[in-house]
Formats: sequence, C-alpha cells, structure tokens
Amino acid sequence: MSDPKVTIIDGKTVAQTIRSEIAAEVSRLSQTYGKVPGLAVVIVGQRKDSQSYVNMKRKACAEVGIKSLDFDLPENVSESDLIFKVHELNANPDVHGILVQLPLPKHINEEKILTEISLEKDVDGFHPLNIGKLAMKGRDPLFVPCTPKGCIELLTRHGITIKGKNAVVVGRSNIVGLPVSLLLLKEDATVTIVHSRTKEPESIIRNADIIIAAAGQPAMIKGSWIKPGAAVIDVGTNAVDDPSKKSGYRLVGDVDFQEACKTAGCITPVPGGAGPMTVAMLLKNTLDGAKRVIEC
Ligand SMILES: Nc1nc(=O)c2c([nH]1)NC[C@@H]1CN(c3ccc(C(=O)N[C@@H](CCC(=O)O)C(=O)O)cc3)C=[N+]21
Repeated sequence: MSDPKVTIIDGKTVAQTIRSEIAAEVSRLSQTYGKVPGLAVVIVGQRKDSQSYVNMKRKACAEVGIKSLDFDLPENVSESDLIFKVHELNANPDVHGILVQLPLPKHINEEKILTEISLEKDVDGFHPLNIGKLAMKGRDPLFVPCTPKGCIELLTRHGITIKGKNAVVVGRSNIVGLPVSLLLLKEDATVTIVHSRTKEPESIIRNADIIIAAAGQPAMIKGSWIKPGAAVIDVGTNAVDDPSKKSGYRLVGDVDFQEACKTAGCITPVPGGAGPMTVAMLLKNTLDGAKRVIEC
C-alpha cells in the first residue's frame, strides 16, 4: 500500500488542461487572422515505437486544431534528400514547426539534420543554437525541448518551488537529462547530474528535494534512495515483457513506483506522467512559433 500522504501528479490531466488552453488560442488565431498553426511531422523508416509516438502527436494536433503535415520517408532515404525536405519545410509559410522524429537510421547524421531546421521552426528545441542559448545565463532559446519543459510545468502547476532546491537529474541525454538540468539551473535550483559513471549515486539522490529520473533503466531508483517528501518526476518509458498484456509488454518508469510512493511527497506515474506532457509542450511550442509569425 502506498502512503496516503503521497500526491500522484497526474500528467494526463494537466496535459489535457493545457491542450484545452491551446485549442482556445488556436481558435482565436483562426478567427482573428484566418490562419492555423501548422506542424510538419517527419518520420523516417518503420520503427514501431516511432510510429506510435508520431501517431499520438498527429492525433493531438488534430484535437487542438493544429494542422499536421505528415511526411513518411523510407528507411533508405539519403541524408541529402532528407535535408532537401527540411529546407522545403523551412520555406513553407504554412509550416510553423518542424519535428523530425528521432532516432534516425544510422546512415543519417542526426546533428546535421537538426542543424538544418530553421531556428524559428525548431519546436523540439534540439537545434545546437537553441541548446546553447538554453545553457547561457541571461539568454533564452526560441524553443525549450518538450520533455524538459513538461517536467518544469508539472512541478510549477503543483505549486512546487524550484528556486533554492536541491535537484538531482538522473541521466545526461541530449534530449532530456542535459536540457532539464539547464532549465532547473535557470529556475535557480542547485543541480546535480547523476549518470552511469557516478560513484555512489544513491547518496546523491538521497539529498534531492526534486528528482528527475531520465536514465532509461527500468525501476533503477529504489524507494530507499528517496528523501521523505521529495518531488519525483519519472521520465523513463521502458517497455518490459508482460505476457498478460495483449501487446506483450507494459511501460515502467526509471523509479520503483510502489516503493517510492511510501517516501515521496509527490510522484508522476508511468504511463500518465511526463509522457503526455511532452506531447502537450510540442503543441504549445508550435502555437508559440505560429503566434510569432501570425501576430507580428
Ligand atoms: N524529434 C523527437 N522529439 C521527441 O519529442 C521524441 C522523439 N523525437 N523521439 C522519441 C521520444 C519519446 N517521446 C515520447 C513522447 C510521448 C510519450 C507519451 O505520451 N507516453 C505515454 C504513454 C504512451 C504509450 O502508451 O505508449 C505516457 O507516458 O503516458 C512518450 C515518449 C518523444 N520523443
């Protein structure tokens, strides 16, 4: 049994609230200017997980009135053809955001592609210049990466103060661990990053008021590592075999949820925590990008 005092942070509900806010703004833009925000979603190859994420994003766009332009390119598309497509989208005035689903096939240099996306349409916030600005004091990127932005939004919408807190980020990936660390730093937290080469991660994590788990290791963070009352945002979406499910698998986070509920002050579940917020923030970034163009 979980401690009755723990608050479960319901990302699905928060994401739904944000989606309604976005839908209202989209409808206002369309009534005032006769224009709707457009998101180009580019997927290369047939990876099942990528297809399912991309379908979720396209459905979410439809729900809030954002026009999604879909491009499904074959696995063997050349790097130069993909760059050509990106340039075409950069020049398309109906497109306010460009998302190239990652990972890309091995023969394509991801960083090269991300660098070709126009800064003004980089709704993933993965362009090296946007990441660089995220890292600089007193500077702001045009777009903040979606999952990190969703984590901060979950904390602030639950009244959790970030300023002055000890925040520990577990994982250092380009798409979550590193940018969420930079964002927490911008919010005046004291930030420590724990990774695969960290000595005694438990003792560092035990000191955290805020834990962002983004290691991609199922249930690696044990209940006993969590400081009583800590806020825990679990970004892990690990598929583990489960023969009792129709799909044959279930999703688990990086945190041992059952045990963590006994000590954490609040915690996000997986699924239904950070995942839905990622999609909501993508819609928000697309709306913001469109507003910069349409309302200028
Ligand atoms: N260019 C690019 N941008 C991305 O933002 C990006 C990407 N590539 N590649 C893959 C990762 C992964 N990602 C997720 C989005 C939503 C959920 C999500 O909504 N998850 C649901 C569950 C979904 C399910 O049931 O399968 C949840 O946690 O409740 C998870 C993961 C975005 N990514």
